[in-house]
Amino acid sequence: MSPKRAVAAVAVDNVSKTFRVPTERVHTLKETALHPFRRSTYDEFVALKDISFDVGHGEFLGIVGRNGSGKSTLLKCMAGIYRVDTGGIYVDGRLSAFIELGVGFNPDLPARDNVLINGTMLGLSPREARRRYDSVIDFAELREFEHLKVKNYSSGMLVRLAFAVMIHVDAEILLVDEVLAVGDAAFQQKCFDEFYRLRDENRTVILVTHDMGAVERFCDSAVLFEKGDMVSQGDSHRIGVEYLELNFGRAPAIVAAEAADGSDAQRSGIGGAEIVEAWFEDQHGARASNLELERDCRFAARIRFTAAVDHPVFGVTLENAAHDNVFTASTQWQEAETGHFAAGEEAVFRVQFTNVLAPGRYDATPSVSQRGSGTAVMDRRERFISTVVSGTHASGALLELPYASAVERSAAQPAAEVES
Ligand SMILES: Nc1ncnc2c1ncn2[C@@H]1O[C@H](COP(=O)(O)OP(=O)(O)OP(=O)(O)O)[C@@H](O)[C@H]1O
Repeated sequence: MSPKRAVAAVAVDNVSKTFRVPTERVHTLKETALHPFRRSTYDEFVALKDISFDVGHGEFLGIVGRNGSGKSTLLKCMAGIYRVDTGGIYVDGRLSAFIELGVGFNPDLPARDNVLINGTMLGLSPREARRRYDSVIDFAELREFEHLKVKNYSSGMLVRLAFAVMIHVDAEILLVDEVLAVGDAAFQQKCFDEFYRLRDENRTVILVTHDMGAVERFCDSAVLFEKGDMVSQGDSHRIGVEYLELNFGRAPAIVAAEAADGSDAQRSGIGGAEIVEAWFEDQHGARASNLELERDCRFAARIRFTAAVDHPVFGVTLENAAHDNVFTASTQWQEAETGHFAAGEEAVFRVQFTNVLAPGRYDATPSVSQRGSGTAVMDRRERFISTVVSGTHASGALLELPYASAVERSAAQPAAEVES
């Protein structure tokens, strides 16, 4: 083992993995007898392409990427479930994995037997495994189901049991695949508490998740996978932002161009003005396809008048992916006197705001109306352009408002003074 290998907890060295997926199979004895020389044919699918990176001792690494990008395959290679085709994976320390629901459990045995078997397989002595059993079953909150065969467990119960075993075997390196995706909110909070503990104890953790909030909160660094390639590596915040951009697409500008052709956007209005184009600007005033959370930004639209109009009303509405109206701005409430525009003249309407929108995709619907009437819309372009808000501390709320919190210790009331 080279000195480099000795310092890393896990070293992934030029790893490639290809799956052979059968296209035609000989299933029965009869088919074999009828076609003795027919060969099975396969398609090859490259799930991991020449991947290399190191995970240091005590590092908390996030592995992120879209569905099917190769994350779980890599974790299974690390855990020794899959053999790599080329390259090697070097592990320095005792490893415990939470990888796939039910893997490692015997479905016909109750929780108790499974916990004891798994505990010993993961390096505990039988005595130590028995000693820790109560703690495992209590952590999993499955005491009343301890005698039930695990094949009758729900997926959430299986996750709780597997996670509880994993964190009770004192492994130095933990591989955790999507534990946050299953399980209720209370269990998620328990996982978070454990992640904090593991981080404080300087354990090496490799976490596969789609939750960028968790990546930013726990991971020292992260790697981004796309179609079997490791496309980026580095600071967890930056990788989280890159993942969101990859996920939601980086092409809202293209959406706008298509809409401007009249191909996509729904349009309504009585005429007299046309919304020609719209875009978003970042805090420096440059056109931007993605907006960063908590920064100042602007929505802008260029309008061409085809008739003379006095004090037109400009407005825009932003909708999130669930079509909730999260923000509406209008000159009607801000500056009623927008001026006189002759036919052929153009105007640019801008709305500046601090971006407190939760990370995700937003569609903008701009409109221009005649003054004094809520209904005389001259042009309105439904979901004309979209933008992606990137930022990783997603609380799950619609908005990420800046806030301050405080906790004050209040003096305890002496018992004698409490009136009954
Ligand atoms: N045993 C297998 N046989 C054939 N193909 C497989 C096998 N396991 C994985 N694959 C394929 O390899 C690719 C990567 O799968 P993998 O499960 O590693 O993705 P992932 O990044 O973990 O995705 P997700 O986020 O959906 O969990 C997928 O296209 C998948 O279909």
